[in-house]
Amino acid sequence: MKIAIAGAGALGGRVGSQLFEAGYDVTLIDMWEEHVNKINEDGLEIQTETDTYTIDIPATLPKNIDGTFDLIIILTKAMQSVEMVKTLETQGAIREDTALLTMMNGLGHKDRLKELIKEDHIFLAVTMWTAGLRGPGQILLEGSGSIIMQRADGIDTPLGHEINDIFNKAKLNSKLSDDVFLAIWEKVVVNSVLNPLCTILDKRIGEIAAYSEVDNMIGPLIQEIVDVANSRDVALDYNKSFEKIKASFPDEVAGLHYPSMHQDFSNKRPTEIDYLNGQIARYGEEKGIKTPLNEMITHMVHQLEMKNQ
Ligand SMILES: NC(=O)C1=CN([C@@H]2O[C@H](COP(=O)(O)OP(=O)(O)OC[C@H]3O[C@@H](n4cnc5c(N)ncnc54)[C@H](OP(=O)(O)O)[C@@H]3O)[C@@H](O)[C@H]2O)C=CC1
Ligand SMILES: CC(C)(CO)C(=O)C(=O)O
Repeated sequence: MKIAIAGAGALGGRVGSQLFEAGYDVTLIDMWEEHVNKINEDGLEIQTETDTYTIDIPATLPKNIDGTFDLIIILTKAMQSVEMVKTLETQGAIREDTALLTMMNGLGHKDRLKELIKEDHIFLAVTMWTAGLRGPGQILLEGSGSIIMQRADGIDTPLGHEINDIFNKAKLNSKLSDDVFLAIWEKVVVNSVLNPLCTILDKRIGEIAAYSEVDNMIGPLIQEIVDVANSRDVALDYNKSFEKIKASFPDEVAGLHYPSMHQDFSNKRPTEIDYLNGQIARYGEEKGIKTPLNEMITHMVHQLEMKNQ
């Protein structure tokens, strides 16, 4: 199977390199020219907890793509995905039977991709893997993770099993789900609480957790997200969501981390707020559910982003 990783930053680098090291035909596609050139000239440098090494994985700018792919894994930031898919179409990289799989954080990916690709060719995935980008051509891979995936229309097909097997051969610890939307919302609730709060307050996750009133602070925000998810027939549970967020508090889990939104803001890059709290507020409005906390948080992060413009 010919696989492309469209958006080969930190996580795209992880997924792409693990597939490549498992023996698959993988091409990294990215719009960051310096990154692509460095990978092609010196290889992709991978730093793990124990080792630093390079792999000779091919990388290309979208405009230089040559040929088509059987599977394209979209791992741009959420706001870049539509532009990336349109460019791949223009470049002729997507055939009638090409499968597109998104593993990005946030909400609404199926609806956006459905405008461009037939639903029965779209796979939705959510991942607990993490990765860091240390510079052009250099990624940092620590910890362990997993993937949960399902075809966007919910239908179980041999191709779904094939992709799942490929991920497992690459040690990506993947499972086929019969309710990927619940898995997506279970991650979204964590990201929509911790990411903007740490960004607005300029704190690590553990510093938010150390506040004696933290439960009272985040409880109403979690409730708004649960209400919106439930209105869309997603069985997100309030107590389970609370526990999942609190499970990340200890230093040995994620307490010492600044969430990815904080990192994006610090690196003067746009955040994914519109695909987290912003999208929750829009879904709430569609169903007549008030989401003042999500709206306020979205405005606050946009105000912060203005500082970087
Ligand atoms: N990293 C992680 O641990 C996890 C990430 N995710 C999700 O995966 C998706 C991809 O995230 P992630 O891999 O972290 O994103 P990155 O920021 O590492 O990379 C995304 C893209 O941003 C651009 N970019 C990044 N840094 C620079 C830079 N310094 N200069 C120029 N361009 C740069 C590159 O493309 P371009 O030049 O085209 O902008 C790159 O492909 C997101 O939806 C994220 O939420 C999900 C779970 C964990
Ligand atoms: C570490 C964690 C869970 C914080 O929400 C995360 O997913 C991120 O940084 O985006």
